[in-house]
Amino acid sequence: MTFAAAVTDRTRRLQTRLCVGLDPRVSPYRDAAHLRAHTLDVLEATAPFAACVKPQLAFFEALGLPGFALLEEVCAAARTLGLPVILDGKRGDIGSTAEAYARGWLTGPHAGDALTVNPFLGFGTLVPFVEAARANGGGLFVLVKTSNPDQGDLQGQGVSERVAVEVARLNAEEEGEYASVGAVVGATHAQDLATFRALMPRALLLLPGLGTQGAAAADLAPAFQPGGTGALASASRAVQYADGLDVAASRAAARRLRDELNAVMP
Ligand SMILES: O=c1ccn([C@@H]2O[C@H](COP(=O)(O)O)[C@@H](O)[C@H]2O)c(=O)[nH]1
Repeated sequence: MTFAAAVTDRTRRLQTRLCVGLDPRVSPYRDAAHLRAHTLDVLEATAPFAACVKPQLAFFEALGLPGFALLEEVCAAARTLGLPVILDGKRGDIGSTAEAYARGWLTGPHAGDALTVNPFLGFGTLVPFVEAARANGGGLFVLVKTSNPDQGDLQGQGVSERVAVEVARLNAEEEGEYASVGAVVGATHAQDLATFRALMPRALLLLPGLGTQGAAAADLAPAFQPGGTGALASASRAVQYADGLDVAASRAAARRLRDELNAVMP
């Protein structure tokens, strides 16, 4: 089953559109073993309420080799729990380097089921990622409109809309309910969600910014298709560190966010 089909199937079966972000910071932990155990505990405790999990590569890379080992463990544990994995790496480069990124993150030893990619170098540089995703049943999330307040410096002036049109063009080359190329649209842009939903009807939308960045589940309904599929609302700190390192609080936060999203589904 492709990533898009698997995550949509899980959404329907478990009635959840929540993506749990894993961004393990160094500071709250006694040592690397503590960080590892807490990260895996949060994953397991929140899995019943999650449609997918999104490790942020920056936090794993920052740990060096133990970080890569932990990432492999996270991916393996997620697979055991039936959770599709989105690696948030925002990769993008000239074609030959993009090929290496695509090989590494979509097919290599640390591969996820999907990867976030950056289109800043031009649409042609997305091709190696698209080919790797299609060949392996993987998924991509192209940065269309990011959640941060200063995204408009470069993403304004219709740029996000142009990227969205390219995502839709790529999706038209594929069959299936949702295609392999999705889009990142910040949950913080509630007023724009309907526009991007309409521009990319067959793209899965990844909506980061739920919780700590100020986005509320109640405002996200326009990102979803009728029936409540087609988007994944993502929260990292608000789940992982809902109350310090209390794993029960992480579980409760994931359950609450799942329920808040379900309450507003079209
Ligand atoms: O537009 C974007 C794209 C990605 N992110 C990433 O999501 C999480 C958000 O963390 P929170 O703790 O839920 O704020 C983080 O890994 C970002 O790199 C994003 O925030 N916005």
